[in-house]
Amino acid sequence: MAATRAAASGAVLTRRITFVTGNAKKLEEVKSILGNSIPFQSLKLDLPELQGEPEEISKEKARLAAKEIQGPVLVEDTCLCFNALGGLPGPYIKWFLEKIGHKGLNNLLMAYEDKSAYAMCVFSLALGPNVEPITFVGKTPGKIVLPRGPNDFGWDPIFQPDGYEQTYAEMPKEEKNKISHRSKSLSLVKSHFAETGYFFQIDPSI
Ligand SMILES: O=P(O)(O)OP(=O)(O)OP(=O)(O)OC[C@H]1O[C@@H](n2cnc3c(O)ncnc32)[C@H](O)[C@@H]1O
Ligand SMILES: [Mg+2]
Repeated sequence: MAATRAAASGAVLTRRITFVTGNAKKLEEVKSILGNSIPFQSLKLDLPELQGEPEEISKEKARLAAKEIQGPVLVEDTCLCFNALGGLPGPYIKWFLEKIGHKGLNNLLMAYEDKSAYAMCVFSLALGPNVEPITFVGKTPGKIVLPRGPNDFGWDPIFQPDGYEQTYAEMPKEEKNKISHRSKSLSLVKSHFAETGYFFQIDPSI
């Protein structure tokens, strides 16, 4: 089923974009950052955790998701990169967090004076199963600190963005969403839609 049609002023998208994620907290942030700017729906799908370079992981995730739903998709992969460790844990942060927690992540940097890190979000947009995905990278620099603030989203309690006294977890959500890796990446997604002249004419029958 075609998701796009050619039109003089740009491509017409006849289906909403499906944001595919298994992470409810990501979805909450994406909803609040995108608002009504891009028509999308969400689908909870646990895609395989891939290995490799962040942009390749995100692209492959988009290919898998587009194949699975046979339509236009947006996916994202998040990394937490420690400068002293050459960017690791990076895309493997999910497993590190699960296995060693906030304290263990701090301990990884014990031997280093450099506690700087950056949060990175790589969104990939695939307009269909046979269309090469495009990636959008957003980064927020900061440092790794002992956990502070509510423990309701991943590594938020141990990441303190540069220029702030609060960790992501301590900040009001609206504040995090103004400066986060996710909002930077999504603002590139929005610009892409604006620049390419895509417009949505949702066909309710599909
Ligand atoms: O289904 P997907 O979208 O892949 O969701 P996921 O939870 O598997 O997410 P990732 O593969 O991108 O792994 C990133 C890890 O970082 C966590 N994470 C993602 N964004 C975060 C943020 O803004 N703040 C704190 N933790 C975050 C997330 O909970 C995971 O443990
Ligand atoms: Mg994942």
